[in-house]
Amino acid sequence: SRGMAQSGSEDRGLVGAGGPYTSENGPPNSSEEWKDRGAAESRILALVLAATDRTTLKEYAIKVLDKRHIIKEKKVKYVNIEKNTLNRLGEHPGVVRLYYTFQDERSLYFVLDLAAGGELLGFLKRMTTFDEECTRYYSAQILDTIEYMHSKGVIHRDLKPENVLLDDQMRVKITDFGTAKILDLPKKPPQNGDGPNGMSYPGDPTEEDDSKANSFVGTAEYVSPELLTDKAACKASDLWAFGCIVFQLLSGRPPFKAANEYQTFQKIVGLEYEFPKGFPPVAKDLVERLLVLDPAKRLNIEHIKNHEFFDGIEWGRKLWKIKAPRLK
Ligand SMILES: O=C(O)[C@@H]1CCC(=O)N(CCc2ccc(Cl)cc2)[C@H]1c1ccccc1Cl
Repeated sequence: SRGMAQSGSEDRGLVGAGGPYTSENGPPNSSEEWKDRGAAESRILALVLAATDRTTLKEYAIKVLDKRHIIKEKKVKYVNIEKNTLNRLGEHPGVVRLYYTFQDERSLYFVLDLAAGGELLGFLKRMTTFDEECTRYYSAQILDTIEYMHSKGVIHRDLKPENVLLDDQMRVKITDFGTAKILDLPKKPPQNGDGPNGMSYPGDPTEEDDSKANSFVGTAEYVSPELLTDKAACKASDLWAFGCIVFQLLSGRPPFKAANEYQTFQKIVGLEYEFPKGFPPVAKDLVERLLVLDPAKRLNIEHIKNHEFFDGIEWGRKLWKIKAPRLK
């Protein structure tokens, strides 16, 4: 049965107004270039329908993409990346699940989890800021999900409060994987009996360093410095964005925000940000260890989970069973 159509909801994971960028159209390197760039940015609009399974009464979201539009905007590869990434991520409570895909002559259809709570950003705007307990709960679920994605060789590359949805029990559901990077899993070394099948294997000098992803840049406020300086994202790039999200939940604004994206990029590579008065000191310590220019010096997930800010959080399945704190 067809639910109410939420028309016009763009498929944010593909392109926003000023980004993300691809290798063809990376971030401009002058404020001049910004002016005539705006209109050029494309948007892939998706219609998202709510649907109900007549037999199980389970509700789904159906994302409908117009094929002509995808082709016109040269976004066919993003559609395939989103499908392949969602299929690879399979089932985790923090990832929007892809149940089925189908198509007709005009459209592609993705049957997904319905995140009835909408975007985390919406709640943050209504609340202005979250208190520490709420920030701890939502950022812990986001971190647990990042850990899962990375364990599957997936870098999201565009994490931001708009891409963190919430289900009907206010649990995190991360979405928009059209711009994710799938790191090729290390191939097994040639077993005896394997012919010279050209397989490469970990440590194989010929294997290109696929832990670095290139050609795509996320949304300005959450882009990591390594993406801006050497055009390569790595797993730690998602943890930079995570640091920006924690900062934003507690302060109501992202750490790096300027009049235009070019100036935002300058603040990022210059690490120019300030904590507002009253920012909780323990959270400040965590953010300071995440917003580190050198990705190799950024806290890794294990260290973040052990940070004092997450004292009291039980990681693993239990994290998804606790009741969401009332937003206050
Ligand atoms: O990968 C798949 O699951 C199938 C394979 C067969 C197929 O034809 N498609 C659609 C491919 C496609 C992608 C973009 C456009 Cl604009 C048109 C067709 C793929 C597809 C079907 C439904 C929904 C998404 C996709 Cl990528």
